[in-house]
Amino acid sequence: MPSSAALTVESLGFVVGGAPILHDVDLEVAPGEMIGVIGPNGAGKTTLFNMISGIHAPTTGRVLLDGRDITHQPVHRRALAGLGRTFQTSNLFPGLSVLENVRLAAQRRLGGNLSVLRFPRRSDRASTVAMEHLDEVGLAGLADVLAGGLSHGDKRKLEIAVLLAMQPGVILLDEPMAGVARADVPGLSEVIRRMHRDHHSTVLMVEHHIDVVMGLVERVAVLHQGTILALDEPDRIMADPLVQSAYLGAPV
Ligand SMILES: Nc1ncnc2c1ncn2[C@@H]1O[C@H](COP(=O)(O)OP(=O)(O)OP(=O)(O)O)[C@@H](O)[C@H]1O
Repeated sequence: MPSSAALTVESLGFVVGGAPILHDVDLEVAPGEMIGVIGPNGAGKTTLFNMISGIHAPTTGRVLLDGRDITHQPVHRRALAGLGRTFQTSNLFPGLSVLENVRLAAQRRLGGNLSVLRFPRRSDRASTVAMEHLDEVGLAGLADVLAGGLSHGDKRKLEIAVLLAMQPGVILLDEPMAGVARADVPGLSEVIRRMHRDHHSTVLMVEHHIDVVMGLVERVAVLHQGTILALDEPDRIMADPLVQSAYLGAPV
C-alpha cells in the first residue's frame, strides 16, 4: 500500500571512504506532524538533513515527498516540490530589510517580479502577505530594519517568516536554537509552536536543546551512530533505557 506520509525516508545509507555515516535509516513524517531528531555529536543528524534536502546524494535508499521519489532531484527542484529548509547558519539577505527578505519569498510564490530595485509599494500583494507573516513571528515592528542587524533569535524568526511565505509542504528546521541567546529560546520556541499549530506544518527538526524538542514535537527520533535507535513520543523516549544509555549517558 502506498504511504500517506508527507515525508518518507526509506533504508537510507551514506558511505564515505568506506565508512558508513548513515545506515538503514527509516522514517515517516505524517502530514501535519512535527518530529524532533536528537542524537550525540557526530550521530549523523546534519548528514540526514543534507540527504533529505538534496545537498548530498545517499549511497542507498530513497527520499519521498508526498509519495513522490525525490532522491535524485537537485536542491532547487525539491524546494519547488514543497520542501523548505532552514540552516544552522543563516541564509537571509543581510543587506535587505526584514520586510524585503519575506517579500522576495512571497513574490516567488505569488509569481510576481523578483526585483527589489523597483521600489514596490508597501500595499502590493507580496508586501501585504509578507507583513502578515512578520506579524505572525512577532517581527512586524522591525520590518524596515536590515536583516543583518537582527539578533540571532530574531534572524531565526525571520527565517520562519520566509518559510511561511514560501508555504512549503514539509519544513526541515536545522538546529533553530543554535546561537540564540538563552533568554530568546522560549520566544522562538513559541513561534515554532504557532507555525506548526496554525499552518498544520509538517516539520522535521534537528535540535540539541532536548527540553525544547520534548516540549514541541509529537515524536522524537534518536539518531545514534548513523541509524535511528528509537522513535517514539517524548515521554517514552525519555523513559527508554536504551536511549538513556546510548544518548544521555546514564547507566541502563
Ligand atoms: N561528506 C563527508 N565526508 C566525510 N565525513 C563526513 C561527511 N559528512 C559527514 N561526515 C562525518 O559523519 C559524521 C556525522 O556527521 P554529522 O555532521 O551528520 O553529525 P551530527 O549528528 O549532525 O553532529 P553535530 O551534532 O555535531 O552537528 C561525523 O563523524 C562527520 O565527520
